[in-house]
Amino acid sequence: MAAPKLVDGPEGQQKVVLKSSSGGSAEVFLHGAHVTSWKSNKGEELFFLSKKAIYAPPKAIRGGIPLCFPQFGPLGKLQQHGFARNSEFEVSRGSEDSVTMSLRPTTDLHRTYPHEFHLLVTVKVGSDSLTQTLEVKNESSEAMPLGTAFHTYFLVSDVDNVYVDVGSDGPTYLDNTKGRAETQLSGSKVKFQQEFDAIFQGAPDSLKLVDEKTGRTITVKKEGLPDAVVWNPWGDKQFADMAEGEYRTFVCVEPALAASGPIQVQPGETWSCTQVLSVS
Ligand SMILES: O=P(O)(O)OC[C@H]1O[C@@H](O)[C@H](O)[C@@H](O)[C@@H]1O
Repeated sequence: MAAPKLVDGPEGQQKVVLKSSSGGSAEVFLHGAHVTSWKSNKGEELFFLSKKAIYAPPKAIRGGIPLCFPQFGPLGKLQQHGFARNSEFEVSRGSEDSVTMSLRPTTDLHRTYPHEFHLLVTVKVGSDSLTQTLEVKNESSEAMPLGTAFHTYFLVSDVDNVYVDVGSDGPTYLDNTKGRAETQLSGSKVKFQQEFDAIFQGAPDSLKLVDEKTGRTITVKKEGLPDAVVWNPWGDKQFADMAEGEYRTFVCVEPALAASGPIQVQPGETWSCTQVLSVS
């Protein structure tokens, strides 16, 4: 397979542009193996990307799919959402429609996460679909703690017009706005009228984001990930990398190993998970 071509993005960062034979496309930065764009067969952008996004540490690029690894949120000793989203990956292999990026620990990472590992992240754009797989091998002789999430920011017409169907009736969730207090959802739909930041532990493997204005439905399927996080901050002034009013134009639906983690990946073991996004 031909190696994917790297093109220049903002702030000296390089990205790979993927194209599917059916007209869809995606862009993936080496910085964080971060997907910043996914377009449907018709060429419509499906991901939010902030006008004020910063393409350098200490935060991830605001939008697309930041990869939380090897920690979800503050659930561990590392920086919020782990270090992968602020690390430089290398291209390991790829083709027209898919790329695999690789990360190994640096001396700097060892200071806070003293484990030998090899992380591979594969992104493939298909016909109105995007598949992302994470595989990590523990190459050290001790167990390695792991939490993770595909922190996807979906572009919506307006947050008032959308709901997330979490796939079960009246599930409980951990409310991150209330110190992870257990709360029950009324029905199966999350609607947004204020800040919503919830971990659905043991969530069904298929969730839907429905935009009633555009008629667009995004289906999020997860494999190997027990939890799902749904987030809208209901404000943007608290974020240096979000422009005014932008919070109304996205909702995050995040397949995750969050409250069900961290798990321990055993020496020599390879652990993997996948999300498959499709649009109709
Ligand atoms: O600003 P960050 O570090 O990218 O995090 C964004 C959000 O990520 C979500 O996954 C968390 O549930 C939120 O609590 C958090 O605010």
